[in-house]
Amino acid sequence: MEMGSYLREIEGKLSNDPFLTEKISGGGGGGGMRRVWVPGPVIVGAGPSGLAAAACLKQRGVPSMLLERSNCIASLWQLKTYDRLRLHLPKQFCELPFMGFPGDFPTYPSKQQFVKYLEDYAERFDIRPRFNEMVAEAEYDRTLGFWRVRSKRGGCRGDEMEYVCRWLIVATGENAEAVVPEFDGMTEFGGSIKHTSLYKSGEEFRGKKVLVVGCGNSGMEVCLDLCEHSASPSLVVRDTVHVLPREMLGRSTFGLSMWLLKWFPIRLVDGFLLMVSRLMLGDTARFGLDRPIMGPLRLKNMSGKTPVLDVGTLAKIKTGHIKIRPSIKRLKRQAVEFVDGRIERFDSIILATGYRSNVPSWLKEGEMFGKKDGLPRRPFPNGWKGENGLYAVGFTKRGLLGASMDAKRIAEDIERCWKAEAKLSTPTTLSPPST
Ligand SMILES: Cc1cc2nc3c(=O)[nH]c(=O)nc-3n(C[C@H](O)[C@H](O)[C@H](O)COP(=O)(O)OP(=O)(O)OC[C@H]3O[C@@H](n4cnc5c(N)ncnc54)[C@H](O)[C@@H]3O)c2cc1C
Ligand SMILES: NC(=O)C1=CN([C@@H]2O[C@H](COP(=O)(O)OP(=O)(O)OC[C@H]3O[C@@H](n4cnc5c(N)ncnc54)[C@H](OP(=O)(O)O)[C@@H]3O)[C@@H](O)[C@H]2O)C=CC1
Ligand SMILES: O=C(O)C(=O)Cc1c[nH]c2ccccc12
Repeated sequence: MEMGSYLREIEGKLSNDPFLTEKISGGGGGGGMRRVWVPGPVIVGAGPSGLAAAACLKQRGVPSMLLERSNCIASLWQLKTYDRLRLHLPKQFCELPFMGFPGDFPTYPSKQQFVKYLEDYAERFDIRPRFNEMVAEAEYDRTLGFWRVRSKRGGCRGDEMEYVCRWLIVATGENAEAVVPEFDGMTEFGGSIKHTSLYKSGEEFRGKKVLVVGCGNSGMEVCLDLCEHSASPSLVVRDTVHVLPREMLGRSTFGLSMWLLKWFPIRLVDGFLLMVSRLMLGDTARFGLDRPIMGPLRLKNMSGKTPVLDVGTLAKIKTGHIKIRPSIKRLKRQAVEFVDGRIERFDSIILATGYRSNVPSWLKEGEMFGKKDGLPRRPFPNGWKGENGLYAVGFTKRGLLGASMDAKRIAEDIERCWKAEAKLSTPTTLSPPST
């Protein structure tokens, strides 16, 4: 049969059996490959971005299929974050489309509350991801005009699936994999070394000397948590950093900034934020935290580097409970040598060195995503759409609010094609027999 008519037949069948499944290889005992024809988009990743995209599509009558490598929704939040985590931005800046946070949630919801919100969100829009499906490869088949998305199913050894769809939505996130740097002498070091994605609380570090590497929001808060569990943390700061209080003048720093940006140019708002921070926190350079030359909001816009929102760490740095150290030169059996020549004993090292996208490892595509950073090449707000029905949600470096914006745009765009195609296929699938 000619390929075009084969596909039309398949599409006709799909209107009756939404997920037409064929077994295309392998025997009875597992290790086979199944192919599923998906009528709507396939969404890779069931974090907040994937959920938001699925909900926006559903609201417009477009069904979708979510594939998630882990065994739950929002795996970053449920499995890879520390116990004391709360949203840093007030809840109204973190809601997904069509559903606000409950009124009885605090301004900065805890991680448990945020996860509960996401679970309620999935239930409200009847979003049921396929769990334990790790997408290992996705490629656009030019002759077919469809995306082929291959996933490996955890649990069932060697079981593989191939999803065939017109639209592919990448929702694997900016934080898909932990960044783990290499240091000379790393294998020699006798204590534990772990990334913040595995850190839960300071409990296991009671009385220990701990070196935290990296001073983003994670590293700063982990240091505070260690202090509160009677450990002695030191923090490696290799570069400049903006630290702002989470709140100023009785309002959230983030909310205040957004409001000021409506009226004033960004340089003026940055000047204001730095002035108030100076009054509230003092001169951070005196404690070893030099500020970048560019202001915090301009830096965030140009490079994506998020200012640290301080929740109490700076006070501990001032009192000397947290010590600031320069870059690591090498690790020794029970000690760390820094670039300034100091050698100091440590029991453990925590890598708060951030995350990266994993898109280049599975998406076979040359245009939309950068090969190195795995982020869309086109700058915000234009990174959400690629060629041949390829989309990206949640790669804006603008947190949950950015993800919601992407999700709405993508759903609007796909709905247009979906309706146009429904019209085209109406005569063959729905017209009554002519008499
Ligand atoms: C500690 C921390 C705190 C944060 N706090 C805030 C905040 O207060 N406010 C804010 O706006 N933003 C915050 N962020 C930013 C964060 O990016 C968002 O909160 C949000 O989690 C992003 O959602 P996402 O769906 O894009 O990515 P993720 O939440 O990372 O979800 C991506 C999903 O894709 C899955 N996946 C990845 N690769 C594959 C694959 N190959 N196949 C199948 N599935 C795959 C993952 O398992 C994961 O479940 C925070 C981030 C971190 C790390
Ligand atoms: N409550 C909340 O809302 C929280 C939000 N977050 C968010 O989660 C995301 C991830 O944050 P985070 O995990 O802190 O990661 P980040 O990428 O923000 O920070 C990583 C830090 O590690 C440093 N670093 C990387 N490699 C090395 C190295 N080899 N030696 C020394 N330092 C190194 C980086 O320095 P350099 O700048 O020099 O590269 C940077 O300061 C961010 O968007 C953040 O805002 C995180 C925690 C809490
Ligand atoms: O995703 C992040 O980096 C956040 O933690 C949320 C965030 C988005 N834009 C910001 C600007 C200033 C401080 C925090 C954020």
